[in-house]
Formats: sequence, structure tokens, C-alpha cells
Amino acid sequence: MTKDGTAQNNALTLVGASKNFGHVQALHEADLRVSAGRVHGIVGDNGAGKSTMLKILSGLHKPDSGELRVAGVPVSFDSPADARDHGIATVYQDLALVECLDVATNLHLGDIPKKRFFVDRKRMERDATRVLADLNVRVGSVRTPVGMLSGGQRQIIAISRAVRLEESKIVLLDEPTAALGIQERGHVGDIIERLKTKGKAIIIICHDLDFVFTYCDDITVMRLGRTVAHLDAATTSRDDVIGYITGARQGTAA
Ligand SMILES: Nc1ncnc2c1ncn2[C@@H]1O[C@H](COP(=O)(O)OP(=O)(O)OP(=O)(O)O)[C@@H](O)[C@H]1O
Repeated sequence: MTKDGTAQNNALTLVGASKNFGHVQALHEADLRVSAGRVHGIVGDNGAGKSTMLKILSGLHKPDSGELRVAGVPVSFDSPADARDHGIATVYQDLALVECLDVATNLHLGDIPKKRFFVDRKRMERDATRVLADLNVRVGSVRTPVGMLSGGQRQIIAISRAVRLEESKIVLLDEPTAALGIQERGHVGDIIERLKTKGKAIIIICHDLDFVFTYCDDITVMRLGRTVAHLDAATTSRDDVIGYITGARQGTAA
């Protein structure tokens, strides 16, 4: 994002999005502008509306009002499949991996290659090896059951699966570092940087401000359903962000 807030190479824009659940206003005229080749952190206290925003972007919820644009084109998602068709890949906190299946199969869940009526293992393993090499990911053998991997490795497999299809230009990550150790957080950070160099727009919901300041270029702060600040991480202090999260600083969101 430039200093005046104009998006360069605009990948995704949400303007004035609101969402109610009965009497609860989860989102109130929230805005988001995300650029290609940048990592965008969404931060805020519990209940600030981060997950609701993510679910709107991933097609799980429809906003009551507001406009969503992908690469500048207005879109409306009726389902997560619609969002995927527009190049938006989402990795939820539960990762949705099958522990008893190996890495190669998990990378192809929902899209297992077949030869006549049988699983084409050779192709699946070849493709999995290529995808992981392309993202610089090392998890030993693609035949390793996912249940034997560490939390960080699982997160990385889930991210690799989400972006396996080249057309995923926008990657949404919900708390990618939750419950990970320092070294594993670094591995997740490495794959995020790799995706960034490939020109993808990465959106991270994250409570971990150390991680946000290490890897994010832009930060949107949410508070009580509103987007209260859109910040350039390079020129923002951690105290400023905490101030916006708690309400000690007043929002300047455009
Ligand atoms: N399906 C739902 N039904 C009713 N209320 C909901 C629903 N989803 C979210 N909410 C409410 O909307 C508000 C925003 O919730 P949301 O989960 O988006 O916040 P969050 O910032 O992701 O919080 P956390 O960090 O705790 O996950 C909260 O008050 C929450 O209770």
C-alpha cells in the first residue's frame, strides 16, 4: 500500500462490508485492500470480526451489504467453491488434513488423479514432490502419513495443498502460527515469503504480533466489527497497533 492508501496491483478489495448474526453486528462497514506480492495481516482482539471477514472473503458467509472486488472486478460468492474459482485459497485453523493418509494423498484431497478406475499413485507422488520442491518445503517422503508430522509441517502441507493450483492468487491463512514453536513459526514464515515472491497476495489472521511484524507488509486492525486502522508495517510501531486494538488510539481507517 502506498502512503496515501492507494493499493498497488490491487488483488482484493472489500468496501463497506457489514454482517449481522441476529442482533450481533459482527462486521460494520469494514474495508480491506490487499495487494499482490504483499503479506497483509488482520489483527484485533477476540470478537473483533476477523473470522467473519475471512469467511466473507472465502465464500462461507455472504455480507449483508458492501462490495467485494477481485482484481478490481466486483464479485459475489455463493459458496467457498465460488471463491476458489476466483483464485482464493483458504487454510482454516483445523487444516482439514486426514492424518492416516500420506502427504501426497493429502495434497490431492478432492482431486485424486486416476488412471482408468485406479488411483494414479505415480502421478500423485510426482506432482506432490514437484509442488513441495517449488515451495521449498522439506517433509521427508511424500509417503509419510500426515499424522507423523509436526504441527508446523502440517500447517505447511495444508498451505501447499491450498495453493497447489496455480490459479490461487490470493491465500487466506487463519491463525497459521497457533500452537507452533519458534522454529516451526519460522518454517511457516518461509513458505509465506515464498508465496509472496511468486506474486500472491497473502492475508493472515494472526494474534501473534511478533509474527505479524516479521512477515507482514500491511496491517489492518479490527475492533468491535470495524476496521479501525490500515497501516504500513514498516512505518508502524507495535505500540501503535496495540493502541488501535485496545481502543486507546482512535482509528484512522480510510
Ligand atoms: N455464526 C455466528 N452466529 C452468531 N454470532 C456470531 C457468529 N459468528 C460470529 N459471531 C459473533 O460476531 C462477533 C465477531 O466474531 P468473529 O469470530 O468474527 O471475531 P474474531 O475477531 O474472529 O474473534 P476470535 O479472535 O475470538 O476468533 C462476535 O461477537 C461473535 O460472537
